[in-house]
Amino acid sequence: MTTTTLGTTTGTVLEASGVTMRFGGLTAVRDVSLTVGSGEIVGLIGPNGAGKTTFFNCLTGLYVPTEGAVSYKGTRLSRKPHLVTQAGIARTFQNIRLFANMTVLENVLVGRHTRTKEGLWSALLRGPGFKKAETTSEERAMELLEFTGLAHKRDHLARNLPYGEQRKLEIARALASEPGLLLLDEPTAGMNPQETRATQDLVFAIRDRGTAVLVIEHDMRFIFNLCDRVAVLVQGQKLVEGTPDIVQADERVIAAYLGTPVENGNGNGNGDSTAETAEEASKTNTAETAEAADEETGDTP
Ligand SMILES: Nc1ncnc2c1ncn2[C@@H]1O[C@H](COP(=O)(O)OP(=O)(O)OP(=O)(O)O)[C@@H](O)[C@H]1O
Repeated sequence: MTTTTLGTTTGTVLEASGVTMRFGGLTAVRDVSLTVGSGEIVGLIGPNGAGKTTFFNCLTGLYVPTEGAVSYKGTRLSRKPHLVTQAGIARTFQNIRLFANMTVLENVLVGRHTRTKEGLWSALLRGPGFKKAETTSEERAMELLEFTGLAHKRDHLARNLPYGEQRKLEIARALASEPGLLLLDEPTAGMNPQETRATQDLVFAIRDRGTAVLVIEHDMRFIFNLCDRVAVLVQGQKLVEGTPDIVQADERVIAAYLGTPVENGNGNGNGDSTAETAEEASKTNTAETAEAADEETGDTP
């Protein structure tokens, strides 16, 4: 494993410095620096195409950044995804990527392969070595299924789970590698308000177990309720970073991302704002977003 020791930063789990990713003439991510501390939940938001997933891919070795460096707990990361997972970073994807014809339990067991002597292929082929390791791993996998509320579905095929449970299973599988940092790419996409609320509780519980979280999400209520810090990417660059209060009140963020489209007023943070001014956007967005969300969840302000 190719690693370079950087200065150890106490409490810092992830440190990305000056990450730039170019695809030919397109700069998808430009000079983005971000840290995630131990025990933190950090949000990454921004309009469609802002570079959020590309940035995740640079952190996890799927892309080799054109410039910049990424370190995990003070050690520069390898550029190979499985070594990044082994180092302690796990992720879920925007589009669910489960082993559809394997059971719920088997999916989680496969997620443990970086923590067992058996390799991925042995896990997939269920050879004798894997069966032995499985005995130990199964206990841990079942504990994760209990934790995510899927224990009763252990023998169901992944493809037969309802959508919200498939998302939970992805998280359980990611946790099986015992990460110190979990990257979640739009974990509530397609969820109803109850499922979104449950996901929020699950992420808090993951943090409480000692895993820091970096999460991409378009659901602003979810992000601002959940995160200790939020970074905003616009056109590949970090526009603002701060507490949810600071980010929500920032006029540049409102104008570039949070502003509510005048014509439908849904304030969904899709970056298609046509609000005339940041001030107008601020008024409409704050009021209407909170109202709409409360209607959905039945909350009282
Ligand atoms: N492999 C690639 N080759 C070329 N261009 C790419 C590649 N991956 C991403 N891009 C481009 O980089 C830009 C950023 O895309 P990215 O998917 O990172 O944005 P995003 O903020 O995650 O968007 P969304 O919220 O819609 O998921 C887009 O213009 C996209 O087309």
